[in-house]
Amino acid sequence: MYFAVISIFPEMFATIREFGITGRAVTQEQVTIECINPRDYTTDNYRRIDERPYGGGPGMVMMAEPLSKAIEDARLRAKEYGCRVDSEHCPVIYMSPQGQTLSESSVVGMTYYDGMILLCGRYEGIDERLLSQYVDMEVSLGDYVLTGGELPAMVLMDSVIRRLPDIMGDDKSAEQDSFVDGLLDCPHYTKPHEFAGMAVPEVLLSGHHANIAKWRFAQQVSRTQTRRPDLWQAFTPTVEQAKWLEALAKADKK
Ligand SMILES: NC[C@H]1CCC[C@@H](CNc2ccc(C(N)=O)cn2)C1
Repeated sequence: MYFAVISIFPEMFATIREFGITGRAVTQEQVTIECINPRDYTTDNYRRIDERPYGGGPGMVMMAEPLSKAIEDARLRAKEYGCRVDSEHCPVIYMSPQGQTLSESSVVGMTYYDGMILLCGRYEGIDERLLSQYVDMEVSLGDYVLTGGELPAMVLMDSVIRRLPDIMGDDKSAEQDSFVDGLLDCPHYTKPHEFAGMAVPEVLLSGHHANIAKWRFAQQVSRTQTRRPDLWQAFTPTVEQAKWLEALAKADKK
């Protein structure tokens, strides 16, 4: 999958290009992450990418021209990587508090794109004419404001990359994680057997895989009910999970 990020701070993206599972995905050429700096598309000696806002007010606004050239170049590069460069297959996504809130389900939907061009804003914002002309979708991480769109862009790329096929050693681990089946994650334990006077739940040492799976599911259910009643309300169990829920309800009655 192809990712182009338009940002005046390309060095920031070393964080996902050089470490962990996303770094390995880049090394193994399962994903390509290209950083495109709008400053490279300026024509003046000061390489200006921002100007004072029309109508006055504090701060600076990012100019449309350099960003439009950077996006057009990103589209060319995406095409070279074999992407179908249209909004259905390789959208221009603007990271902004005004966008659609990212969720695990929208992340999974994005894994079907050929690529994405991520626009990272700074300052007070980006000239509206650039946004209306080039942006296909605005995405928000949540209702808070950061100094730039780079961290949200990295969060988006990380969440999409981990859901691509053959990225996580064991695809099931990505699927069993929080939110994937609509429930929060279960607790995890590893060596040593005892820590701070606390042992490991016996069932996990039993080697009885069916009981372990049931215990983990029960933990997911109780955690979701207590910590995220909103998620619990929306939860629709699979046939298998419905059976386990019934068994849990019976066990609780005893
Ligand atoms: N007017 C502020 C605005 C100007 C343009 C650039 C953005 C970058 N900051 C962001 C981006 C996204 C999010 C989020 N919630 O996903 C939060 N913060 C900030």
